Amino acid sequence: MPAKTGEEYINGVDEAGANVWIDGEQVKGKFSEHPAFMGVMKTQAELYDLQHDPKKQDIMTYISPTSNDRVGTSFLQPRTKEDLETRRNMIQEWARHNNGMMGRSPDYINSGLMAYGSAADMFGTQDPAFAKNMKAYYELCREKDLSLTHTLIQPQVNRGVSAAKLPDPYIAARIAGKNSEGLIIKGARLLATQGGITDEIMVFPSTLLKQSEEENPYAFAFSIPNNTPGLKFICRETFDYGKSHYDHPLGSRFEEMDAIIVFDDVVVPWNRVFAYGDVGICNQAYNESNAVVHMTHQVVAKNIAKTEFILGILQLMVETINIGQYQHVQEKISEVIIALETVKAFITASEANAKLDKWGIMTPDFTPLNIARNYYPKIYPRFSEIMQLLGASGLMAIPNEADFNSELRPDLDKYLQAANGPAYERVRLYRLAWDVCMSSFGTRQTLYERFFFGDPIRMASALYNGYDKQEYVDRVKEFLNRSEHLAEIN
Ligand SMILES: Cc1cc2nc3c(=O)[nH]c(=O)nc-3n(C[C@H](O)[C@H](O)[C@H](O)COP(=O)(O)OP(=O)(O)OC[C@H]3O[C@@H](n4cnc5c(N)ncnc54)[C@H](O)[C@@H]3O)c2cc1C
Repeated sequence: MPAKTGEEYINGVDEAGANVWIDGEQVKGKFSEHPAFMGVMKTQAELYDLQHDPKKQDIMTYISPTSNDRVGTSFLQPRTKEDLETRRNMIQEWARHNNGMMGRSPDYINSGLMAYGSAADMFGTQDPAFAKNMKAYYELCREKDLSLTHTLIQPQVNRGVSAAKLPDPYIAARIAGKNSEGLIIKGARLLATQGGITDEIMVFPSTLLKQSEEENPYAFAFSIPNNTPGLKFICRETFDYGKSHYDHPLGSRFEEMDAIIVFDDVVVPWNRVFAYGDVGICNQAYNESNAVVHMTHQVVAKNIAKTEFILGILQLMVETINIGQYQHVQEKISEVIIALETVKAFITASEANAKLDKWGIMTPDFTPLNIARNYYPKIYPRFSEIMQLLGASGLMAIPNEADFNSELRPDLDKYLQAANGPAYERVRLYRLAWDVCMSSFGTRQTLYERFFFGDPIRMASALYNGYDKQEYVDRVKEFLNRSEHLAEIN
């Protein structure tokens, strides 16, 4: 089956009818018509439709090596640096459509899946069948263009002890047994962005578990359809308030939703199991497969589009109220320009220094990508701060579309006009800025950028511990010794 259309995506999710809860009620009927999901599902459908745009087809799709169908480029296994560039162009095509405001456009998980599929043999050390399962699953997703969410984190009950030491051993999702059909999983995982509005869910290890016998039941990697019996998605309240694009330009389009995942004795069929019961194997999967590298490549490419969008909004705000002549304003916009060019340089460096990995996949240099994933969680909140500092009261003087359609219009036209245009346009821009840096949608974006790729503190520790500093230490020692030598001579 060739790359999906938007309509096929929507029909797939609607017909599957996964067990999704929101505001204390189970979602019944079509998900694509539910107020919490309709906006983002429409946008996701637009992304899939871009795969069929004749002008973009060569970027968005490639010829499948097995079916000869045109399939999505996010599944492309890069063998050359040109393949990496093709992947980046596709990622940015989607990212510019949503301006980087959808962290979970399908290419995010697909990039990890591509890496796991390419490194499928890694899963064969436990059981050769698992390697076959992984390869077959990657090919299934590629050929059917399945959309995926994922869940990696154990519930945040008591971070001071391991899951096995919690008051109930089945708080964190755990192997409860196995039978002829598959593994039985019971307990919960966090957090699945787009949970409930994809076809399937990947349940993979990412955070490292303690290497001990009692942790083994919490170690597994598998993937199942969202409508698997016993699987439940508990959504937070929606940040799409059902308002127009004028009133809520981002929330009405890109509200991806986040869900808690509950497994009530879910049977995971054996052909969907890639690893289980072995902390050692699960702990190494993310790095050994280079899934972390390809996912970071996707993230950084996406974040270029996001930073471009932020810069564009800020500059429009500057022009709208004519504050570009003030030095501190120029300095603040320069901060965003520096961030944009820095992130662009990271991705260029990662591709220029790419090498074939042991799985035969052209893999970007992780060092600049690793720096980028440590940098962006710090700089994105600053963008939001800069927007507030330059927006000031303009971020609250934002009457909505209904106000403009009322008898208030003459007042609004007069008092909210811009230095360079009418009130209606000025307020539209400032509502967009509000949705970036003030609304529930916007503050979730900030939290997302801080945390979605892992705890920034532990990512920084991993960088510190993994970065080779010895050469520089030796150089300083050599310098100090040189100084002593001179002192002796004197
Ligand atoms: C908007 C959003 C969307 C997300 N989407 C997904 C998703 O789709 N799929 C998914 O799997 N996950 C998702 N996540 C989860 C994300 O991976 C985690 O937030 C991240 O890994 C941090 O884990 P945590 O939230 O459990 O925080 P915790 O680990 O509980 O940390 C909370 C605080 O305690 C500190 N802390 C805790 N333990 C330690 C320690 N051992 N050492 C030092 N400090 C510690 C942390 O530094 C932090 O300040 C999402 C998160 C957000 C915010």
